[in-house]
Order: sequence, then C-alpha cells, then structure tokens
Amino acid sequence: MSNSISLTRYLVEQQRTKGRITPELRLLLEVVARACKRISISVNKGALGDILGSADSENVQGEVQKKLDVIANEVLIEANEWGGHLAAMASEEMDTIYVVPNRFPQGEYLLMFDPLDGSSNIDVNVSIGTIFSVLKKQNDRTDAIEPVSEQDFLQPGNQQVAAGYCVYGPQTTLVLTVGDGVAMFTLDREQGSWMLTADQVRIPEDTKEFAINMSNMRHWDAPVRRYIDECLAGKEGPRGKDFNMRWIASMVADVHRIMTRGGVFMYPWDKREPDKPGKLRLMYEANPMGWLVEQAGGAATNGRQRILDVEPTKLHQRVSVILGSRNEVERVTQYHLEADSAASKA
Ligand SMILES: O=P(O)(O)OC[C@H]1O[C@](O)(COP(=O)(O)O)[C@@H](O)[C@@H]1O
Ligand SMILES: [Mg+2]
Ligand SMILES: [Mg+2]
Repeated sequence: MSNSISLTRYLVEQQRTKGRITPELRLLLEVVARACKRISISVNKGALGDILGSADSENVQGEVQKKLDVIANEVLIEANEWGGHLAAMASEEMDTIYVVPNRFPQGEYLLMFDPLDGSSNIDVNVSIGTIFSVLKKQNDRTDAIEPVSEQDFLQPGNQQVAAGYCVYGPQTTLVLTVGDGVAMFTLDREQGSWMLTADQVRIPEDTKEFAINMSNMRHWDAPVRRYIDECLAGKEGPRGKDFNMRWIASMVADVHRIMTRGGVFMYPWDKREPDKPGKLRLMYEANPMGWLVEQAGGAATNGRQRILDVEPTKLHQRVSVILGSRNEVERVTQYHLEADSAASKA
C-alpha cells in the first residue's frame, strides 16, 4: 500500500474510477474530514485552549455537555452548512434536525453525527472521537417541495451511503467506508493532509479480547452474563482459552482497537433503564459503526437482529450493541436467541 495516497485522491478514485460516490458526496466527505481536522486542532490544545470542562448545559438526552461537545458540534455544523450538498443535519447534541438555511447551497444528503464521542475522557487526555453517517433524502414523497423533516432521517442503517469516524488519539485517524471496504487515513500534521495508511481493513473472525463495562454486570440480562462468565472462566471453562479485557469508555477508541486487531464490543441493554433498549444511539453511533465493522468482515447486532436492519422510529433512538469479530458476535447473538426460545416455551 502506497503512503502517498491522500483522502482526496482516494475519494476521486471512488467517484471517477469505481463510480461508488457522486461528486457531491465526495465534496461532502472532504468537508467532514476538514471539520475533523479542526476538531483535532482544538483537542490538541487541551488546557491551552478553552476546551476542557463542562459547558454547564444539558443535551436532549439529559447528559451534561462538555465544552468540547459544543465546540465540535459547532465546527461540524458551520463547515457543512456552506459546504453544500446537504439538506439537513442531526446530532447527538441537538434536540432536533438542523435544516440547512436557504442562503446556503442545498443538496440531497443528510448528515448525522456524534460530534464528540467519549466525552468523559476529554479532561483526562484519553482518546476521543467523532462519528458520522450519511444518508440520502428519499425522493418518493408525493409532495416534492415538502421541506426536509425528522422523518427523512428515519431510514435503517443499510441505507447509509457513507459512514466513518475520526479518533483523536496518539495519532489522529479517519476511518471511512463508502461501501467498498474500510480505509484508514492518518493526519499528517506537517502537510495538513489525510494520508491513506490502511485499506481493505479486515477484523479477525476470532478473538480473545472483549470490551464491556464490567461494573454493570449485576444489571445485565442472562445471555450477556453467560457469555462473559464463559470468557472469564478462561482455559478451564467451556471456551478453553483465556480472554483479555479492555474498556476505554470511548466507543470510537474501542471500535478502532477492534478494527486494528479484533475483539468484541458490547453495550447491552441493562436493568438500570429497563425502558431504553441500550445506552448507545442508533442513528449516529451504532449504525455507522455497524456498517464499518461489517465492511471489515465483522458483525454487528442488537443481540437479536442485525443493527443495520433495525427500523428507526426516533432520531435519538437507543439500541443495544454487540459488534466486532464475527464468530464472537454470532455466539452472543445465539445466546440471546436461545434464551428467547427457552422463555417462549416456558
Ligand atoms: O461510561 P460508560 O457507561 O462506560 O459508557 C461509555 C460509553 O458511552 C459513550 O461515551 C457514549 O458516547 P458520548 O460521549 O458521545 O455520549 C461511548 O463512547 C462509550 O462506549
Ligand atoms: Mg458517543
Ligand atoms: Mg458525544
């Protein structure tokens, strides 16, 4: 793999040679990448910039916003509203959708993002990230002049036309799919460019590493407990091998590790908030990550169903997430299905 392929060249090839993306989508992705570069500059300033600590506000999910949550959201909105080719945007940090004002060029794409993932890690200098997903506004509505609405966003993840994340860690890495496998670009700060550093990324099918917040163990459902108990039993247990555990508390960083060396990541439903299907958000966390993982040969389910096939009903919908190395995800999913079938017979 050549070190001299920039993101621009990669996207031009996806457009012109492979015909995978439209020129508008190419430009949109360049704008998102530019916004990530700006966020990365803010992240790097740390205590030297006014970016640490709380913003003294709450988002629609009732979570306290950090200053960087708000800054990253503004950077993405500002860059993309004039970047064109968008009809509207939606974000973890905004109650409802942001329709691109008429004074800016209009387009047919819908952009969703978690501007800053892993907010609890900002102040402690641990890897954080940005996650994004792009959909196309469906044109089958009878009234073509009807303004874009939240309804337009409620498409399953299998309709995504691009998805990616940027991890702000020891290196700043942009990971992208347009449905042609997964490519990784590392930010070359001296050149100011994103350079292709891995293409056609593959997640190993098997793993000996799991990622879950173990402090929630007492709240889990039986199939998740069963899986983790078996991992913890190690060589002497039914799995016949020892497992390692990692939990960064930034989904972006945990998924990036899995993209790099395999593993399984879980944020399952738990009894703390029984009415919510999980902690993570479907539209701008689970769907983009689910597609990236699938494009790298892994799998992503909510324990019962492929994440990308979940029909959304709400913009900020939550979902239970199990993703990563294919064989492990299939095993956890199987444990859920077995438990459901035993319950239905009881
Ligand atoms: O603190 P917990 O419960 O372990 O949750 C960690 C999870 O929450 C998240 O931080 C949620 O993302 P936000 O920071 O965007 O709210 C995930 O990135 C991470 O996997
Ligand atoms: Mg997040
Ligand atoms: Mg966030």
